Amino acid sequence: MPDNIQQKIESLREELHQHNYSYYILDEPSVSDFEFDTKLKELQELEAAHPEFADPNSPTLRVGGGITKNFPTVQHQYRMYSLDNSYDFEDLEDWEKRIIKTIDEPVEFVAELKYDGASISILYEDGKLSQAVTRGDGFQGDEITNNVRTISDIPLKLKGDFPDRFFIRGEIYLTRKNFEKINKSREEEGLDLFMNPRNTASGSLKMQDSAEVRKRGLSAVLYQYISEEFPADTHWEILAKAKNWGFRVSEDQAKLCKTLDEVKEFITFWDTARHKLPFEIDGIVLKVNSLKQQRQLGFTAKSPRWAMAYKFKAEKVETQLVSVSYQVGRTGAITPVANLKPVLLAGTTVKRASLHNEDIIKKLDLHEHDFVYVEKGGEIIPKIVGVNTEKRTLLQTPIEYIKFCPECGTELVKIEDQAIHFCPNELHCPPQVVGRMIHYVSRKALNIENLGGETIEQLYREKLIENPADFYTLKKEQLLPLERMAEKSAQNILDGIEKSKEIAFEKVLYGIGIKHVGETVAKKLVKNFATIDELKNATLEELCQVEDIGMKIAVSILEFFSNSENILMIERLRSYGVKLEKGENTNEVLSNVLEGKTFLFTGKLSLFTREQAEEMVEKHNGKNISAVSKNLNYLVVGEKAGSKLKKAQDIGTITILDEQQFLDLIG
Ligand SMILES: NC(=O)c1ccc[n+]([C@@H]2O[C@H](COP(=O)([O-])OP(=O)(O)OC[C@H]3O[C@@H](n4cnc5c(N)ncnc54)[C@H](O)[C@@H]3O)[C@@H](O)[C@H]2O)c1
Ligand SMILES: [Zn+2]
Repeated sequence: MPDNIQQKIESLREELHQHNYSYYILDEPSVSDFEFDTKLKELQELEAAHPEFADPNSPTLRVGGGITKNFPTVQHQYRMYSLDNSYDFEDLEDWEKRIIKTIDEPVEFVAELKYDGASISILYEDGKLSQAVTRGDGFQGDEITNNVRTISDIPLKLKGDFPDRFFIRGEIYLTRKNFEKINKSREEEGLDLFMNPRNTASGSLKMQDSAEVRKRGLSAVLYQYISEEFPADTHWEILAKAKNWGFRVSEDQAKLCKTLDEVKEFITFWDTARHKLPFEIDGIVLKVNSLKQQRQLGFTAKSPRWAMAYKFKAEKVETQLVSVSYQVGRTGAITPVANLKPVLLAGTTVKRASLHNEDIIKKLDLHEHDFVYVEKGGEIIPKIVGVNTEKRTLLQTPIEYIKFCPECGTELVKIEDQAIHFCPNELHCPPQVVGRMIHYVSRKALNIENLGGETIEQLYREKLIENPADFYTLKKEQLLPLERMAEKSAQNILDGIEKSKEIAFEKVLYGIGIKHVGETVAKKLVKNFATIDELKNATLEELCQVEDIGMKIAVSILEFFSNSENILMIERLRSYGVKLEKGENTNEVLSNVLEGKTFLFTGKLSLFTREQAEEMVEKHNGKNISAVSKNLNYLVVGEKAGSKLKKAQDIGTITILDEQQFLDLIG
């Protein structure tokens, strides 16, 4: 039934396009790599058997990535290919046979680690980094030079006898340690956690602010040289040269193999040793060493014939479910966790796995004491991917999701169109109480340094603090008996608390943790309500009149102020001298010259920082907006302005200024 086959092919293509989009553009994969590759292979086989349904846009023929609108698009001078995949030694033997058919002489292979990050192509001219571009769709990519410059593994200037002009390609990745660090600080700020280092690295590269990119702590390794001419005849020798020019190259953990058996040894070694690396790899890459042979072999539509990726399978083991426990997060969100009989998986002993939410438990049809399959895929936390129902007995009952908060006993609520349950007892549920205090001291709120989550938890356990106002009554004698607390650190904490009395009202407003009142909303509120009392007395209508404040936020503000415990906390904060009104200088309007005008800054600014620029706009009564549209009056451009500038020019009604012209405008 050819009709059905055509439908099957088309639906596979559609599905794979969708996965590519999630993976490369959103940096949030929707399925595991293995699942993706299996479907891709299925499509490949169907297409091979039915050439009549060929399509040049099929995911089997195209590199999956794309380009974004946030950076200038750059054409690759040399196309960036993907790699062919294999999952077992048999595939490798077939590959070698295909090579030998074309090449009638001994073939050497370079075996390298397959770094799990995002690929980059960097142009060096006269020994200087001149441009860096993502792989994109292989033909063109995003120009992210400024972001790449922040990565310390990538030299800005070369040494030795480097060629005048060449491209070097490599992988930008995140070490496990830095990935965990980022997630830890996101957790403290109450942000969603990132899934895995790969997608975080790739997402980081696409951030607009290079200073933020620098903070992510990305790493890089280079593995391919491309130019008109080559400084040596083999890949192996070129890597050694590149190392001398100052690059961090893949050679450091690579091996030159004379036979496929040596390749297999290398693979077997790294299949277990990889778990001890400080970063993640998802396989091994094999390359034919001789450049002459590489040229003879050439490329398929999507990948070089002279290279092959050997991908490690996500390890999967069977173990037994002991129980399900439920964790209450700092925002009140409930996460079910499976407690497992300890089992060795990917180099570590696994005792727990996340179950995410009730829907997942239902989908697995998980029963008490089931035997389950656990997998460690791209994500750091292992997950249950299936149940061995053959081992299930009639006595086992399905897991029943809890109805009450395990921390405080309050009945849980499930917000519509969200899969997650919440404990609504914000003010007295212990993890939420602690979460609120951690939020209060966080950098973007009251910024009380030296007072970390652990200390706050200890203080709470000792019943010394219960809400942010209690910080201001802490005494040194109360701090000193805490674990790991020395005289000096206690004093630092007290100094930090004292200093927080200087923090501007808008940050305090953000810090007291009114639901849905983030940093930006807090700023807007302070602009319209100069004191906390004005805000407290505002009506629903008055709140809704404020720009960007909708019903949801307004209601949440009213609810907050209708609670007497919150009012008491505010009165106490006031009595300790915390700023609850707009300061004189900070938001003072200097002039009205920009009144009614909207501004946006783009490119690398050199006369002032973006923050300072936006502050100047506000002080002269102008307004900052975040995107180029017809509503924009002025676009102020720094060095290397990209797509925003182009878009503004296309619109035609936007006045474009450089930094000095902007300063002239405000006098
Ligand atoms: N889960 C999903 O939804 C989803 C979607 C799309 C793609 N994917 C995954 O991505 C893979 C396809 O992605 P791809 O096209 O980037 O291929 P790939 O990641 O399998 O291999 C190509 C890439 O490997 C990288 N690489 C790392 N170390 C290297 C080295 N030493 N030498 C050369 N290259 C090295 C390069 O960036 C190169 O572009 C799929 O096989 C799949 O596993 C998953
Ligand atoms: Zn609770």
